[in-house]
Amino acid sequence: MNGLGNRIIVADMRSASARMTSQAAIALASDPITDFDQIMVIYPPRATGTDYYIDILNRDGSQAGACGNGTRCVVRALAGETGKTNFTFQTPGGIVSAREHVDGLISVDMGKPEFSWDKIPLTEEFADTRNIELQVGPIDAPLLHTPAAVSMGNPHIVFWVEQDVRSYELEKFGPLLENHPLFPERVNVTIAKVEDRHHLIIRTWERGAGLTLACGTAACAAAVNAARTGRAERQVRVTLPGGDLHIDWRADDHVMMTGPAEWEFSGRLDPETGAWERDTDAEDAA
Ligand SMILES: N[C@@H](CCC[C@H](N)C(=O)O)C(=O)O
Repeated sequence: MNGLGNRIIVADMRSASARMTSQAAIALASDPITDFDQIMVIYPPRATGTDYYIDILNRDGSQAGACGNGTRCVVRALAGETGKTNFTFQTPGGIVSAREHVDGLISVDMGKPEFSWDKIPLTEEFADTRNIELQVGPIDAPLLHTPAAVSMGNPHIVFWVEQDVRSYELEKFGPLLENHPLFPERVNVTIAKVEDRHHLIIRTWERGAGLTLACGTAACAAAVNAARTGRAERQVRVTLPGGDLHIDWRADDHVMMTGPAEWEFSGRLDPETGAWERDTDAEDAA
């Protein structure tokens, strides 16, 4: 499936005896047909009041606490199967609820942002995570500097820029920042331009996945940090390379993300080896 152009595998393992392994994920990611940004693995529920347990694996086999675009894809798949429109999932990062609207768009309650340095987490104490000491480029003329940091169930930093976000070589400095010692669990790296108080434009280098067409949690991270630094309102449109998301940081502190999700094709896989066979009636899934 895809959520605004990023590549998502939704793996239905509700009746499987095996579990999706990191090795299987890495094998799938190395096949050009099944190459992906994240795998969302659906398991039977583990907590009362939840529909399913959803595990989230990046293309490098690492686990993520949250994935906004992948969650919309899971909702699209399950809504098509069951006719239900409301879901509550347990994920590695916590409980997530989501709803499919009549127009086909899907809203996900991404929970509350966490701004304290030890929860993001950072390895150094920062009283104020709106401007952490970090920069890219020469000390006296940095290209990027003092990003805001937040956890949206996964760690993010957001650099504010004035120029077109496409003009920055994110593929060069993204991996260096992702693995910087300030981030014990690595980090997702976003550059964000404030177009106006209702519109942000972003590009993201994702932890464990690299450059992406869309990162939902990064859109939330940019939106909450734009609001808490006075750059934008709490309801914004966020333009990513793959399209637009709408983010609403509600008065109850929950961040709502709304956007599309689409089918690509379906097939069968061996979760232990990652061996893959595409359905011949592949378009049936849609
Ligand atoms: N694509 C996602 C975020 C996926 C997880 C991220 N790479 C991480 O490891 O934190 C999204 O849409 O939110």
